Amino acid sequence: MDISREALLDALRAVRDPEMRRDVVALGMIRALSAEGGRVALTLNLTTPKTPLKEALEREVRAALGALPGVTHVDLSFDAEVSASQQRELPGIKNIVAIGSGKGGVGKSTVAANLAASLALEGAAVGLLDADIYGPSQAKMFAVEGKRLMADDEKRIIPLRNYGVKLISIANLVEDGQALTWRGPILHGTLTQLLKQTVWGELDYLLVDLPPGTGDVQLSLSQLVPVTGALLVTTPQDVALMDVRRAYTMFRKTHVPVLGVIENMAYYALPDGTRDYIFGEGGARRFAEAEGLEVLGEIPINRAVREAGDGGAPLVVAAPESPDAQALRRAARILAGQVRLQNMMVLPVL
Ligand SMILES: Nc1ncnc2c1ncn2[C@@H]1O[C@H](COP(=O)(O)OP(=O)(O)OP(=O)(O)O)[C@@H](O)[C@H]1O
Repeated sequence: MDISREALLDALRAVRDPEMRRDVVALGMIRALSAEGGRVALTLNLTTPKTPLKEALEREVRAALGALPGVTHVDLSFDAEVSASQQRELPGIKNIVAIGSGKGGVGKSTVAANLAASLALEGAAVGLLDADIYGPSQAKMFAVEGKRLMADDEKRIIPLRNYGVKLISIANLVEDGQALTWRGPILHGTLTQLLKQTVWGELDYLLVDLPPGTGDVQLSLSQLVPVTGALLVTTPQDVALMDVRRAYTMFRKTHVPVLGVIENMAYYALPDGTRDYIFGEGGARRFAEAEGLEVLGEIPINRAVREAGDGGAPLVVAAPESPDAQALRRAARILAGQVRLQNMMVLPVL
């Protein structure tokens, strides 16, 4: 007798993605599930092609199904697919993810650079648009500072590229500091150009590094394109948290789902293995819990993070196996998972 689909799914519900803290059925990862006699076949659909969790998931899926009475063989294959936002204004771009903060200087751009490079390391096609008019720093972190942008035959901008990330910064278009004085319409026009008249090609994720706060760029972005979701970067101090709450409210008002929070400069790791919570402890977590948001990561303050960025390579590229790079790469995988969940949530009911 064939084993019922429900029994198989029940067994699979015991397998959790350790980073998403949800099971593989809830995450929509189970495809082509079938059973014939004691032979079960299924495909596990990964969120990013090169995830290091693949082996662990394989072991757990085999163990969970193998423990079912009657199962003699598990035929498991993998595929990977980045889900796309249901609403797409730019057909080649599956997801636009905004990265915002309340206060300036909390490390939003550094986090955005590391997330973009991490997603590329995970095998995704990634673009990064630096729309931070107050401090466009992505060109420096990707070592493409001062490089001139080229246009194609149709006068569309060809993005720069490094570490597997296609990149355009507002700094590539204008003289240093010029964009600071821009207001609504000009910002809107420039953002339109960067989003819509750029040869992005096929992208799984376009990350947009926003200016801090709740200004014109944020509003323009939400008016110009459907944004899959926003990520908030904060430090643990009360002042930063007060401002991030404002940014959170703005995203909600403009109907941009908030995918989670990253606490940057969360602590300083002392040589004896203890942590010094320089800016206070657990602030982002308390904010996230109060709002029902995920914390994607708690990134320590560490000289290596700054030095890598200043040196023209995000830490995940400069020292991919270092503990802080691992924390950033993990945050990127959880972000990919949150995008997946968000896209599942807004699936139209058939
Ligand atoms: N975790 C960290 N450890 C050490 N230094 C960091 C960390 N995160 C960011 N920095 C450093 O802090 C400074 C500010 O970071 P960054 O420019 O990314 O902040 P931002 O929030 O994007 O700022 P702005 O609002 O000006 O755009 C940079 O010099 C950066 O290298």
